[in-house]
Amino acid sequence: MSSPTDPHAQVQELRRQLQSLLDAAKANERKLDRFDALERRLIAVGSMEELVNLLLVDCRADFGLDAAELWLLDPDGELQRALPALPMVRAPRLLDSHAALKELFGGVRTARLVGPGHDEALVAKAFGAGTLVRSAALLPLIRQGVLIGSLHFGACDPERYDAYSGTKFLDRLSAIAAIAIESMLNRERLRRAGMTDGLTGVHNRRYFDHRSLIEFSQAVRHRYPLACLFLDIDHFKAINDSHGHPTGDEVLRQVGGLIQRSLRTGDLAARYGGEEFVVLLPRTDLAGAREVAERIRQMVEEAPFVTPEGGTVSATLSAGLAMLPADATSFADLLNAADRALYEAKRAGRNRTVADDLVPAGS
Ligand SMILES: Nc1nc2c(ncn2[C@@H]2O[C@H](COP(=O)(O)OP(=O)(O)OP(=O)(O)O)[C@@H](O)[C@H]2O)c(=O)[nH]1
Repeated sequence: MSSPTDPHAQVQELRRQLQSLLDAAKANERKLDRFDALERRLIAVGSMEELVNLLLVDCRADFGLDAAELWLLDPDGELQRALPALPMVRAPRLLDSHAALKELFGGVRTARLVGPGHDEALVAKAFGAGTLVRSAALLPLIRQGVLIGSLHFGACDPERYDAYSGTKFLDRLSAIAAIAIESMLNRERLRRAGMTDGLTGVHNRRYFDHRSLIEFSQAVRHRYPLACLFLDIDHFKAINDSHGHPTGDEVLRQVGGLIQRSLRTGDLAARYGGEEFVVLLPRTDLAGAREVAERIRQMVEEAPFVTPEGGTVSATLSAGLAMLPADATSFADLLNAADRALYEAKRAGRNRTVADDLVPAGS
């Protein structure tokens, strides 16, 4: 048996301590490498869905987590409108107010490590009632001093995250995730602004020119009917002249909204020029297209358009309707036919729908 002063035993003990320090250093280095790799990927992501998948799916696998959640503040419903179109394996939870974030973080603006005991209610809030998560890191996502969301990493192991562990890596990760999210949102906003008419909120001419070519080639290839409507507000100059330009703008904005709300998913509405809108209706026959045009025309005729001063004005519009001709060689053939029909509607007295009389495809 060796005595406490046995030099051999002391060396053994020192070796053991050294080995355990080396192991800890190696584990830390691996952790640092994982965080470093994640940060690099966060900075390089190219789309919102890639970013969400990285935070919710890849992080979970890379860090051996049992759960990961992302909450994003979305008071204007901007993300709610944008996200369904994105191919995401898991979607973030969208919050319409700060209330839920306040419950998690109160006034704290750094990572919060929560485990069994008095934090159980917080874990249930962060991962949902009945969760198997027993300890978690709740990371506030902050941009320019404002809480914009939170990222939650959870483990079934109650000791994975404890209140005494350091949060330096996690704080750094949440700061970088917040920057990546904000820059992705800005990029999305810019992308949409480039496709949308600023006054009416419907698509702009540039986007229409691009999409119409796709719709045209799809309709030709798959041999389905494609209808086109030109909608032009009647005597719009007179509305501007008698009520002022701001009222004219407001009428345009509301007509844009009425048109948009009258369409199905897959239909396309755009502001074509000043007071002229164009609508494309794929897989719609002449009767269906006439019904849509008439519905919009009647809604405009009946609508009291609210002016910026709080009064109301009325307006009407004329609609020209055409079906993609069976022998069409370009999309311009369809546009020209709808434009001709619109001219006829104006000539015949306005506030009406006129269909171009060429023999349409698929009718
Ligand atoms: N307020 C407002 N007016 C616009 C805008 N763009 C175009 N306009 C005006 O729309 C008017 C269009 O007038 P016209 O092309 O003569 O047509 P109209 O008065 O609607 O007559 P018809 O189409 O023949 O029924 C012009 O006075 C333009 O200045 C806009 O963004 N806002």
